[in-house]
Amino acid sequence: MPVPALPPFPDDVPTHPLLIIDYEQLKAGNPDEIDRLWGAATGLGFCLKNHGVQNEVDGMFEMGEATMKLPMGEKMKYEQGDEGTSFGYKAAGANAVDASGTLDTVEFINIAKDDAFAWPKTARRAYPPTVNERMDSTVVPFIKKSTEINTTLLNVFNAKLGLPDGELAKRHPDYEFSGSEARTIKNPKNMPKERTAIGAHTDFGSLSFLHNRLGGLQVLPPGVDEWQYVRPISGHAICNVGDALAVLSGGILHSNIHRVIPPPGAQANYERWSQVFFTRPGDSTILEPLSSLSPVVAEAAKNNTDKQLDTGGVTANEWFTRRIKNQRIKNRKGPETWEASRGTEQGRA
Ligand SMILES: O=C(O)CCC(=O)C(=O)O
Ligand SMILES: [Fe+2]
Repeated sequence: MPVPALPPFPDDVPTHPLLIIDYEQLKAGNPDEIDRLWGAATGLGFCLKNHGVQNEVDGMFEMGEATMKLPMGEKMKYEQGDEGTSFGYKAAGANAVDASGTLDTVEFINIAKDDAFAWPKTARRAYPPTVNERMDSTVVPFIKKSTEINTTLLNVFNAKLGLPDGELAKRHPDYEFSGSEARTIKNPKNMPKERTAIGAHTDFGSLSFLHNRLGGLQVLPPGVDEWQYVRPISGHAICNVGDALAVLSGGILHSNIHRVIPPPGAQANYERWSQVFFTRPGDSTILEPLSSLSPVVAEAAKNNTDKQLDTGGVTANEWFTRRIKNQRIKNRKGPETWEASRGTEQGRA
């Protein structure tokens, strides 16, 4: 399916620059590119070019369109539920976007990495036929390639953090269930300008690999009090460090606070589609700094005054379940439910 012609991202809105990293150079082990990645990952943030997943991303958008066009009754058969499981369909308005319980406006379909790797067997749950029909051609290749890219990035971070070889990868094994998933998101066109689509948050896991066609993603960098747009660049993926990696690294890597609002300018007249792959640690991984494995991490953890990095030693699965569950509007009792959904962004947004 051809990519639709869309109005350009406007020039008159505040934007946050990301460093462009060449994935082919990283894979080839180019030391300069590895240093640039490390500078960006511990600084402004980065996006990847030459990632080789664009065809699969376009295919995922096509899957998303076919899925969201299904009758609501059909989509609700695959709903994620209120118990803190993320996989499946999430209807618009099922989550809060803030402490006062304002409803979100996006619908999305989450597909577990465990199901893609087990396909044609089921590991975690069933999906709509629009997903199953595209598992072989699109979903499985998208998830496999995205996993490989995130593993390459994790291995670079592993070395730069002074960890013994493979320690981060070991915490993201293919044989253990995890919260890793693909997400295809739709925000309707012509939404009121200020209507938040996805509330301010940090990502829950280790790394997010995000593909945007239109603007609307905003970040709140440390020390800045105005939200900044991230300008989408065709064929480039935006990469986000999540809470799990922030904790494991003793705060050397930090998770960015971000949110989604309707696209700026003339782009607001179009549906906003985004595609993400979230790499999250294996369910049993304890979320605490890897201080015993690296003096670099130990030193950073010792000097880090950010209380939010102290998870109390919960597992990745506990962390993830708590955050998902308390976002659900059906579980809301009051502002405290939103507070209970927070991760390392607590107190920062
Ligand atoms: O749609 C986007 O650009 C970002 C989505 C996002 O932040 C998320 O799903 O965690
Ligand atoms: Fe996010």
